[in-house]
Order: sequence, then C-alpha cells, then structure tokens
Amino acid sequence: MKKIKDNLIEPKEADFIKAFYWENSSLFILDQRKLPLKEIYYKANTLKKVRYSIKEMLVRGAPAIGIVTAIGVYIGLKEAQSKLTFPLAKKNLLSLFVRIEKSLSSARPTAVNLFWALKRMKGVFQGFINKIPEGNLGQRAFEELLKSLQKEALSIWEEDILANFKMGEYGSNLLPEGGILTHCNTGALATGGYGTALGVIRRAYEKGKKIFIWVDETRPFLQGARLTAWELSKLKIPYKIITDNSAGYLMKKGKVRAIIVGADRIASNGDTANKIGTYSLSVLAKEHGIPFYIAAPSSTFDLTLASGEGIPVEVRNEKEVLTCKRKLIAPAGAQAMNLAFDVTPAENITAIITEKGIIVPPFSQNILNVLKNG
Ligand SMILES: CSC[C@@H](O)[C@@H](O)C(=O)COP(=O)(O)O
Repeated sequence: MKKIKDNLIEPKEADFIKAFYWENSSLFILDQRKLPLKEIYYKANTLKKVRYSIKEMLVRGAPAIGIVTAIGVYIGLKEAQSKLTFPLAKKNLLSLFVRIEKSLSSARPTAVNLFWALKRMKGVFQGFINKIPEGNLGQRAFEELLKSLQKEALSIWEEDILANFKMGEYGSNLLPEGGILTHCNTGALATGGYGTALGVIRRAYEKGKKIFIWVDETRPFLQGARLTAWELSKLKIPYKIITDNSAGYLMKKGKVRAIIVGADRIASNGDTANKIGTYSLSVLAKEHGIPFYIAAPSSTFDLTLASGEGIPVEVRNEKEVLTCKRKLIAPAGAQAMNLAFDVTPAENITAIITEKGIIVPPFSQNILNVLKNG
C-alpha cells in the first residue's frame, strides 16, 4: 500500500474494490446499478455527470456521496474554466461557485456527508477568495484555486479511508463470533475504501473471528443482494443473502448474535437515519436482546439537529418499487411509496462506532465528548 504525505494512503491504492478512481484529473465511477453482472466505470467529467451519478445512484452510500461531491466541486470549476473570460470579477467567481453548490446539494437529501463535503470545499474556496486583493482574478490565480480544491477533495477521500480503518479496528473488538446481520451496503463501494459497518466485519474476519454474515437483500435497490454479497464474495467472507423479512425469525431462532449497519445522518441525540428497514431491525434487536451497532465516520454526524425529527428522508421514484429489471411487478396503475431511509431512535442503539472511538449511551453527552476530544 503506497503511503503519501502525513501517513495518508493514496486513494487508488487503498482497496482492491473501488467505487471510483481518479486518473488524469478525471473521475471514473463504478456504475453500481449494473453490479454484480457488469463492472463498468462511468467517466464523470462534467458537473452534470457528477450530479447524475449521485442522483441516479451510480455511486451511493453516505461517505462515497460526500467524496464524489467534493470532487464534483473541482470538476465543476475546471469545466467552467474554458468558458470564463479572464481577468474574472470576484462576484462572477462567487456566483459560479453558488451554481455548482446548488446543483450538487440537490442531488440527494439525506446523507449529510454531501453537505459536510460542500462546506469543506466552500471553506477552501472562501479562504482563497479572501486572500486575493481587491480586483479581478487572473488565469494563474484560478489555476491555484483549482489546485487547492483538488487537494482538499483528495484529502477528504484519504481521511475517509483512514477513518474506516480505525472504525474497523475499534468495532472488530465489539463483534461477537457467530451470525452477524447487516443491511444495505456499507463496504468499499459505499465509502472511499474498506467500508464502515462492512469494514468492521471485514476487520473482524481478518483478525480470525469466526463470523457468518446474514445479508439483508435490501429492497428495492438490492444493495445487500447485489453489492454487499459482491464484496463479501471478493473478500471470501462466508455469508447468505436473506429476504428483508427473514430477519425477525432468524433472531428468534438465535441465529443472529449482533446487527451492524451504517448511517446517513446522526443527530446530536444519537437518532440515526439509515436505509429503510433499519428501524424495524432495531426494534427486533431490542425484542430479542441482540446488540445493535451503528458504524459511521464523524462526517455523518449532524450536530445542528437536536433529534432525528429534523432529518430529511428521501422519497424516491415509485418505479424503483413497482418494477424489477425494468419489468412491472405490480398491477398496471398501482402506486407505491418508496421511502429510501428511516430513522432509528437512539434508545434502540447499543453503540456507535466512529473513527474517534466507540460512543455508548447516554448519546447526547457522549457524542460531543467523543467527537470533540477523540
Ligand atoms: C457507509 S454507507 C452508510 C449508509 O449510507 C448506507 O447504510 C445507506 O443507507 C446507503 O443508502 P443508499 O441509498 O444506497 O445511498
């Protein structure tokens, strides 16, 4: 594994499962809609294409969405460069940035990593603008701005990989041996590399823990059956796919020792938004006395929200529910409600695994302690 500055790992080298890679200033995104049947990378070299990749879920998973958004900011400015007239008025540069920000921020609403990444990129942009003396911006200064934005986006990526390694290390000590149930996909495909909840599973397996993974298929996009199963096969970790509604009975039969999932947004009291079906799993876990773990980096916390009440839950197109492989599976004219996420109340969560440490209840106090001091 190639190390670069400050002990960080070159993103391209970090994992053999890559949701995206960066080559010659272009972003190539593995089209996850086509997995596991086809491994095709989509060249996202315009702002429109980056937004499309996020919205249509060629790339998905909160940390991956955040990283691609950050790179999207760079791509948007780079793309605009040839159409700009230099010297460029500061106000025109500002309105260009706002346009890019608006476009990316409307791609998906729930994963806070998207907005967190935009804020980090805006910080670099603003810092740069503030340093420029009054007047217009020349070509050279614009090039420098691009360089700083690219650097920041790649740092966000590198930091995510490191965070995943750390979560893997902490979380793997918590996991018991035996059946572990997971929902959706939280692996290398959903992150900069390695994974959050799946990274914990991966690390536990690497350390020799005898675990067996129950993979919820995760209707309707089938992140479990198509993506998590694909990753586990590559990693040679034993698993079986189950229909989402098998989970309760398996718990009752004593086949599940722990549940571990990821998160899209965690409020300051620990309420956690994640893939639809997570809430039901947490209730079942409570009923059966099974530990219920969340694994998520600090970029997934939204400390502006007091509770999960304020988390925007994405409602996607009903076609995703009404069709399978583009064929209608319901009566013509049937309507569907396609909630993409739900919110699990903090009281159903045993612990939250982050790169800064493991957070246990009471979450309202401990989230702040761990995130600020960890
Ligand atoms: C490490 S990914 C964590 C979450 O983003 C994941 O569990 C999830 O819900 C993904 O939803 P998706 O709709 O596939 O983007």
